[in-house]
Amino acid sequence: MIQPLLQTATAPRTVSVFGATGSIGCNTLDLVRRNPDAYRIEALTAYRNLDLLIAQALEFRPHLAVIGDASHYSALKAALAGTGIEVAAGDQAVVDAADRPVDLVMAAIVGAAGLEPTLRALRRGAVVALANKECLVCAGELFMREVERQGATLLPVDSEHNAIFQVFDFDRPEAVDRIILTASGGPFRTWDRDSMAQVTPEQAVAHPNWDMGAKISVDSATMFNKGLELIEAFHLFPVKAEQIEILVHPQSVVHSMVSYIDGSVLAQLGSPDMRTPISYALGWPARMETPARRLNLAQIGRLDFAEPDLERFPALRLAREALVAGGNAPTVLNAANEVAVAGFLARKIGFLQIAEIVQTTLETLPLAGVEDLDDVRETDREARRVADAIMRRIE
Ligand SMILES: NC(=O)C1=CN([C@@H]2O[C@H](COP(=O)(O)OP(=O)(O)OC[C@H]3O[C@@H](n4cnc5c(N)ncnc54)[C@H](OP(=O)(O)O)[C@@H]3O)[C@@H](O)[C@H]2O)C=CC1
Ligand SMILES: CC(=O)[C@@H](O)[C@H](O)COP(=O)(O)O
Ligand SMILES: [Mn+2]
Repeated sequence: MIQPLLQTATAPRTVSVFGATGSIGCNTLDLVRRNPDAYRIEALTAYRNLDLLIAQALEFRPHLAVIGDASHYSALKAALAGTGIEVAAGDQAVVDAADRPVDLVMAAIVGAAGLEPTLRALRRGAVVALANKECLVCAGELFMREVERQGATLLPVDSEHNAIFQVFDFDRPEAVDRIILTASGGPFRTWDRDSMAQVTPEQAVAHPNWDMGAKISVDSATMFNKGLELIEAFHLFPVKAEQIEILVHPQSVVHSMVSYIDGSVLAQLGSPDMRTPISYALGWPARMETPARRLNLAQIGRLDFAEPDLERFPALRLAREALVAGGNAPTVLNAANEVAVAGFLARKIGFLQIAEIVQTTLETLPLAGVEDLDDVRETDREARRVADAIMRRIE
C-alpha cells in the first residue's frame, strides 16, 4: 500500500484520467486498482472505446464519465443509468471535465487533441501528470507560460522525461552540461531504407520493449517519437536545444541521463514498464510500490549504446530543425506527423512516406511566429489540410 506524503487514510487523492481507455490510462487505473484506499476517481474520459469506458466507470465509480465521440452518448447514459455517475459527450465535454476540482489530472489523450483539456486543467490549478507530449510540441512556449502563470505543477510521465525529472538538479541548472535522451531505435533500428519501405502497420506497432498505443508505437518506429521528445525536453527543462543529445539504447533500461559539468552522469534505470513513471506522478512527492519487474542487471548482462542514424531516420533531423527554427514549425511538424501516421495506419501511404509528408508540409508552409493559442489552432488546422493534400497526391 502506498504512503504518499500528502495523503492521509481519510483523504484519498482525487484523480481525473483523460484518455482513460488508452495504454497510459489503463496503466494509471491499474495502479489505482491496486491502491483503492489511496485514490478516488473524479472523471474518466474516452473518445470511441465505449465498452471499455463503461467497464472502467462501473469499476472505479467516478463522478463523471465522458465520451468524446458524441454518437455514443445515449449508449453510455443507458449503461450507467442508476449508478449516479454523471455522463457527458462531445469534444467540449472532454475539455469541461477538466474544470472538476481534483488533486491530480493524468493527461493521457493522444495527439494535439489533448492540448485544450490539459490547458484547462492547468488553469484550474491542478497538478498535471503529463503523458501527452504533443501538447508541448504543438504549443510548448504558450503551454509553459501558462504553467508559470498559474504556478501549476507539471509532472512528466513520458519515461525519458520522468527519468530526467528524477535526476535533474533544478536548484543548480547551471551545473547541467547535457541531457541525454535514450531511444530504443524501434522495431526497425537495424533495417535499411529499402526494407523499411515495405513495412506494414502490424510490424510498425510491434515495439521491441514497450506496449503502447498505435500512434506512439509508429512514432517510435520512425523515431519521430524521439524527435517529439527532444522538443518536449526543451520545454520541460532549463537547457538549450544543443544541450539535448539523443543516444540509441536498444534495451530501454536506462531511461535517460543528465550529464553534469564535473563529469558525473546521473541516470534513472528500470524495467520498461510505464507503471514506474506513472506511479512517480501519482504518488509524488512520495514513491509508491508498483508491480514493475525488478531490474536484474546481472541477468540482462549488457547494455548497448550507439549514435542515432539521421540518414535512415530523417525524423530526428526534421524535429531538431523544427525546434531550432521555432515559431510555427513544431506545430506544423506535429500536425503533419499525426496526419501521416493516421494515413500509414489506414494503409494509404508507406512507412517512409510519413517523414516525406512531414518534410514537404514543413517546406510548404512559411515559417511564422505563434503569438497565442488561436495561432496554434490555426497553424494546426492548416498543416493538417496541407499534409492531407500531400497524402492524397501520394495515395
Ligand atoms: N503508451 C505509452 O506507454 C506512452 C505514451 N505516451 C504519450 O501518452 C499519450 C497517450 O498515449 P497512449 O496511451 O499510448 O495512446 P492510446 O492510443 O493508447 O490512447 C489514447 C487515449 O486518448 C483518447 N483519445 C484519442 N483521440 C481523442 C480525441 N480526439 N479526444 C479525446 N480523447 C481522445 C483515446 O480514446 P479511445 O481509445 O476511447 O478512442 C484513448 O483513451 C500520447 O501522447 C503518447 O505519446 C508517452 C510515453 C509512453
Ligand atoms: C515508454 C516511452 O516513454 C516511450 O516514449 C518510449 O520511449 C518509446 O520508445 P522509443 O525509445 O523507441 O521511442
Ligand atoms: Mn518516451
